[in-house]
Amino acid sequence: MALKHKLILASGSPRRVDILHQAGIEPARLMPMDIDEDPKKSEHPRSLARRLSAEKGEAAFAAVKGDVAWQGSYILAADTVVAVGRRILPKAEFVDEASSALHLLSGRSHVVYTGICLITPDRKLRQKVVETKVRFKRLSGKDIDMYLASGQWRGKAGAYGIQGLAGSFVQKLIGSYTNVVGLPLYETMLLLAGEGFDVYAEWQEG
Ligand SMILES: Cc1cn([C@H]2C[C@H](O)[C@@H](COP(=O)(O)OP(=O)(O)OP(=O)(O)O)O2)c(=O)[nH]c1=O
Repeated sequence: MALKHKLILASGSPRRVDILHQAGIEPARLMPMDIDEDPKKSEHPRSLARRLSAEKGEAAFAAVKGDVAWQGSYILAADTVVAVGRRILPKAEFVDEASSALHLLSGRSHVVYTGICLITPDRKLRQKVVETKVRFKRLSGKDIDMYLASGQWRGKAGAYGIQGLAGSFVQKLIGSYTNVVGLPLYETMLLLAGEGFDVYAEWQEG
């Protein structure tokens, strides 16, 4: 039987773990990386997603590289950014931030960028940024108030989670749904498989 590859997920996001589980992948270790996520002056949202996913991956690599138990592992990291044009919406922590983000998203299209970074056992760094276009319906005052009261915006890029109540705000989506939730599944599997990770290790019945 082929040796099962170990995957370190450099993330604390339960959504990313769920998406990997969906494809039969169980990370051997979760390593949330606390990095500075502030955009640089006039940084494009796509560049920000790319840069931050690499920084998370590299920070996890630096933390495990001396540890023999984790040699030969793959490291995966991701970062999701929501933008209206070039304007990057914050990962909402406060209700007033969430309220302004929702007012901005109302009745408009925005783009969700997720950067993924894979570091291979032979220390190659591979990256991809995936874009999804999302259009929200016009949100009423009640939609916004009720959504703010739900608390589901907390800690999420753009102050919403498509996988929860805010799924009902989405009029149209072009591209990958899992990309919006935080990890584009098709592209992640492609990247892993392309670098020799056995993505089918858990697909057998029983
Ligand atoms: C737009 C959107 C974002 N999100 C989440 C995904 C990410 O967890 C979060 C964006 O912040 P990220 O900085 O990408 O991720 P994180 O801080 O939650 O986790 P980590 O850095 O440890 O990997 O927003 C949703 O869950 N649903 C959505 O519809």
